[in-house]
Amino acid sequence: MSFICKSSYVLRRSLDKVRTALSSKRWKSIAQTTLKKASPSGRGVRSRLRRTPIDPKILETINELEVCSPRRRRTEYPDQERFSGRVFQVWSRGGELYKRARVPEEFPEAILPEVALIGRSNVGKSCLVNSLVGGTKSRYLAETKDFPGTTRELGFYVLRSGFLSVVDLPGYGFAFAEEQEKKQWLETVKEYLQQRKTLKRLLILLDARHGIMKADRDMLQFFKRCKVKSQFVLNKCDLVKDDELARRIYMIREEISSGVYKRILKNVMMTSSHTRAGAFTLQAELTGLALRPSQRHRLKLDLATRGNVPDAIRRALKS
Ligand SMILES: Nc1nc2c(ncn2[C@@H]2O[C@H](COP(=O)(O)OP(=O)(O)OP(=O)(O)O)[C@@H](O)[C@H]2O)c(=O)[nH]1
Ligand SMILES: [Mg+2]
Repeated sequence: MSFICKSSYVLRRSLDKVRTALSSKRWKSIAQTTLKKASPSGRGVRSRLRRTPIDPKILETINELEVCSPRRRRTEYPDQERFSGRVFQVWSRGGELYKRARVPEEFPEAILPEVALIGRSNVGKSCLVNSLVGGTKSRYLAETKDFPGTTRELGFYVLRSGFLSVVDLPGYGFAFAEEQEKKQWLETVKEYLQQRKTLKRLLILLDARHGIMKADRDMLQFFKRCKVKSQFVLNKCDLVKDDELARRIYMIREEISSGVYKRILKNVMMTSSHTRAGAFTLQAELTGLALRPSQRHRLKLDLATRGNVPDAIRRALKS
């Protein structure tokens, strides 16, 4: 069974690479036909996507953000002037990992507001954490690999500004790991989502090439039971064309509007962790969840007499 899963994964990856490499029209149509045959849900979704209209406003945003461009961005904050100083105050100094947790007993005390990233294994959660928390120097804090099942523990990161915390979660769906271990990390993730009082937003990462897949739909049923507000983030946008991305976003928005999901925001974010495009816009979106300076000051005073506070959080609040 595991051999079959592994081979089908390798086959899908190879086909993805072939599709990217082949750009001539003739080869492209051959590759797409092969892909359609290989993908289990391929045909219906692809033809639906082709029939989906392109919203010019969505297309304009995509082009403004340059998320579909495969070129790496030179500047970290290209659209700096468009955003308030508050985004810089919260994010620009980056953050650090202060705790890993394999089981709920290891969760750190809930102190700062948290934003968690979830999604299928290999969708790029840890890469996006690095884009968000790496600061202007783009430090690589979370381990990333082209291997589903890299992150097996919850990683808690605190921003050096002391306003917000970011949590990298292990993925769901297919991963190279023992069934028992996968089951255990999924249980820990579910426990975290249900009990964490300081969790303010759940970012559900989707691969821009595939959109919402079966594994995501299964998890979305579970998210309905959680109280937290969620938001879709289409990652790996550098691997798709702008018109395909515009259609994909339109489709997802339609699905959200149909009311099948609960507490999911209609605003679908777009990123490419490779080029860092869209990361700043996402930071700006999340800044509203961070502590206000007065709340931060009060928290700093409260924590002065409390034990059990991780050093990194104490340091961040002192700064
Ligand atoms: N082209 C492209 N590749 C990406 C992007 N984001 C991540 N990747 C690649 O996708 C692979 C998986 O990235 P990770 O960040 O480790 O994925 P993950 O979701 O954390 O995976 P798990 O920890 O296994 O759940 C790596 O090889 C990354 O280089 C992106 O925006 N564009
Ligand atoms: Mg990871």
